[in-house]
Amino acid sequence: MSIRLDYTNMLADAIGEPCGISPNELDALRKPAQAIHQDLMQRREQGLLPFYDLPFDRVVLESVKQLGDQLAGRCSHFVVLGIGGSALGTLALFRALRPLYHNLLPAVERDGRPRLLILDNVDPAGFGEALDLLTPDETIFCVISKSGSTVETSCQLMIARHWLETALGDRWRDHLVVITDPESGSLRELAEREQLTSCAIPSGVGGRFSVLTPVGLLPLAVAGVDIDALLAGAAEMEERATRSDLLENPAYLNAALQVLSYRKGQHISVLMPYSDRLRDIADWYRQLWAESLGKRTALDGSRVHVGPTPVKALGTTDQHSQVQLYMEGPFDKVVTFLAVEDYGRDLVFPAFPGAGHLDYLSGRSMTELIQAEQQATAAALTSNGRPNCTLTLDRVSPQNVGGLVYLFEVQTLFAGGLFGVDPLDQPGVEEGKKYTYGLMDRPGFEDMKQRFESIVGGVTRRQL
Ligand SMILES: O=P(O)(O)OC[C@H]1O[C@H](O)[C@H](O)[C@@H](O)[C@@H]1O
Repeated sequence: MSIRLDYTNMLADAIGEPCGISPNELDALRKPAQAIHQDLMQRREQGLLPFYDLPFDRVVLESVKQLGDQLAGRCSHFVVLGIGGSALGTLALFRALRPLYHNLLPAVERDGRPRLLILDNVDPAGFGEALDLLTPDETIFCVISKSGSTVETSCQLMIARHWLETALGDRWRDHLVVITDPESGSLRELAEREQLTSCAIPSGVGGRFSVLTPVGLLPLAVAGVDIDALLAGAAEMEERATRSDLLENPAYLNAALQVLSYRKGQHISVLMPYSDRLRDIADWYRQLWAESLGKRTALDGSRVHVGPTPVKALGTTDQHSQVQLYMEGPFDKVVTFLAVEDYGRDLVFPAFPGAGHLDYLSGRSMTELIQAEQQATAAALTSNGRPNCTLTLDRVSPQNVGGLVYLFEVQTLFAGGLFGVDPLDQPGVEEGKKYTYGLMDRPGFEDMKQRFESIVGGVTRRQL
């Protein structure tokens, strides 16, 4: 595994005042960092943070691999039904670790693996059109929900089960796999009652920290991702991400830089991979960062309303869309680049006779160009006083991606400590869910319907 963090351009040396971080500011965080570290390690020892130990669970790994191979042999399409933490990690890692056009390749070039679809919305057009393309006999649905009660996933399940049963009768059960809490929740009850194939999400691992459980591992194994190597990379990162000294630990250091930057007014945190494969890592990271750190109330009970706003960008694409704003707009952003040394292949620019203005490119390669653009953008941001740092992967390999995921998860926990908030809850998403229940006439939520009506009806609607 090779992941390194270059944070030169976060420091006052490189970008000056007012955004640059001074060595003293970083040094001042070392002591609080020790306390947060000890707290995390203590909670890990007590079994309260089981995600730390996921990369070492050989039993789960072996059983998932076995089940993955078996399921892969029984379908041409493996379809994940889930949302948020039950979908985004799988999407990100599938894109990173299989050929970008896996689903368009003929079976032999997919190593005989099924196509993988991840349906994470209840847009009737999107869901309906996907079903139109599928054949019940050749499809296996994998329903993933930690709570077992998420309304979007439940509704997808209702439709999928009916669709299967209509075509296959009692055999619908062979085409449905469940991943949920080991004991509680209605999805677990359903799996037991109908004797469906199922996997467990270890209790204590929250959805957005669950990609290295069967939530991500099973679909990825079915699609042919080397999950051994993925977990090996995460295990390797565990050593670096549990070092006690802030300056020795890339997860703690990156969190500290982000938090110091936030305190200086950079409330927007952009993650900008220069890699199509890593594009959706930024989507997964958005949930991790947003739900974990965006909080009204601190651990001491005070109202804080904190949280960096994570933004996803893609290099070079967004240089031609967003970078104008990052360069000259408000001083409210910190950019983290994800750079890649070896893209696994390269394309050399051939000569173009008669086009003299392109001569300087002839003989150079696409890797050189994308890397030059990343470095040029970082340098330009730096010269404009904009904080930025770069995480460089030598390759987009399962080891590196496993390491990156682990790094970001620990970084998020540690940032929660620095912000003084609980990074493991998400109370703010509940209110909207309750209004939805009210509007959908779920028993017990009648008052929410009334409250919704008083909010909506309490003011004159203005529409054009
Ligand atoms: O896995 P599930 O229980 O279905 O949850 C799916 C998602 O739903 C919620 O709204 C939470 O805010 C997310 O953190 C979670 O990942």
